Amino acid sequence: MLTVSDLSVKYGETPVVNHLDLTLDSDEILMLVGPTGCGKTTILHALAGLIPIATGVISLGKWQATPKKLIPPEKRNVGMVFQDFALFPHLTVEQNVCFKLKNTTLGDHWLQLLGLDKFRNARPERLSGGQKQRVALARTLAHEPDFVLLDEPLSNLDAALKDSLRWEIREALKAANVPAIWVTHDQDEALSIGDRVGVLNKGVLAQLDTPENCFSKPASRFVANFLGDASFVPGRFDQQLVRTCIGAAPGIPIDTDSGEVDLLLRPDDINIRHQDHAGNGCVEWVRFEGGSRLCAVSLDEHENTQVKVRVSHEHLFRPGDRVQLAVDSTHALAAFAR
Ligand SMILES: Nc1ncnc2c1ncn2[C@@H]1O[C@H](COP(=O)(O)OP(=O)(O)OP(=O)(O)O)[C@@H](O)[C@H]1O
Repeated sequence: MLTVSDLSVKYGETPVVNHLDLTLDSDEILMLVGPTGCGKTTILHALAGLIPIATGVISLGKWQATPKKLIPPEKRNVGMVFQDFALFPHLTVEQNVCFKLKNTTLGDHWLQLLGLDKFRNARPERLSGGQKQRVALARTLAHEPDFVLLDEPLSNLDAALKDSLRWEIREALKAANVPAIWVTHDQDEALSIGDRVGVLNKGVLAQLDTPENCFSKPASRFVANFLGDASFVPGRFDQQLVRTCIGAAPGIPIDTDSGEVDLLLRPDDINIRHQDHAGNGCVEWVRFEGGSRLCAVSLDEHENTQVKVRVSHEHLFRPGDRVQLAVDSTHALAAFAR
C-alpha cells in the first residue's frame, strides 16, 4: 500500500503541492487530472524521489521518505512510464525490456502479454508510437516495481490508438497487481480507466473519489466543470426535490440542502425538442461530434444561463431555433448553493 500524508512541495519559496493526503491499495489505479501547471508532474516526481519534499511522509512499507530522509529513486523500486517512451535507441526491444534483469523470464512474460514477441530483435526507431509505449510498459513491469507512475503515457499517440492502448495498459497493471498513479489530460480516460480519480487544483486535491462520484457528485463547481460539460440552472431545493424552470429532479445536496440553488445538469440529463414560436429557450450554437451533436441553449427565464444538451446526430438543430427543454433524469442531480 502506498501512503502519502501531508505532502507539500516547493520550488524555491513557491508552494506547488499543498498538504496532499492519499492512500493507494495494492492494485489500485488512481488517475490524476487537473489544469495545466496545477502540480501533477511535481507530485509524480516527489513520489519517485526525483525532488525533495517540504513537508509530509511518503511510505510504502519497506521505506519511508520525509523532508529529512530523501530515499533515492533506485531504492524506492518505482516504475516510471513517460510520454516520450525513454527507450535506449541502440538496444533491441528485448534488450530494452530485459535491461539489467538477472532473470529474463518476466521480460519474456511481458513481451508476450503486450504483443511484442515479433519485435524482439527490432530497434525502437522501427516501432510505431503505440509499440514503443508497450515496450516502455513491458520494461517497467518486468522489473517488478512496487508502484508505477505514468505521466501522460498516451499523449503522443493518435486518438484511435489511445483508446485501445489505455485498456491494454490498465489490464497489464491489474495483471501485475501493482498500484499506479496515472497523470492524464484526457477526462474520458480518467473516468473510464481509473479505480479512483484525483482532481487537482492549484496543488490541492479538490476531490479524490470514484469516477462516478467525481462526475455525478462533484465536491465543487470546479470539479463539476473540469470533468465534462456542466450546466448550472437556478432552482429551489425543497424536500429533496429541486424545481427549475425546465423541470424538477431529486437533488444531491453538495453544499446546501434547501433554498436557492444551482442544479448541475450534464448534456444527457436534458430533453430538447423543436417548438416553433413558443418554447423556453433558443439554440445558440451546435457542434457536430460524429454520432451526436452538442447544442448550447440560452434559457428565456434566466439571462446568461446557457444549457448544453446532447442529441443524436439524426436530430438537426440550428442556431436561432426555438426549443423546449425539459429535465429528463431518473437519477438525482447535484445541487450547489447559489
Ligand atoms: N523545476 C522547476 N522549477 C520551478 N518551477 C517549476 C519546476 N517544475 C515545474 N515548475 C512549476 O510548478 C508548477 C507545477 O508544474 P507541474 O509540471 O507539476 O504541473 P502539471 O500539472 O504537471 O502541468 P501540465 O499539465 O502542464 O503538465 C508550474 O507552475 C510550473 O511552472
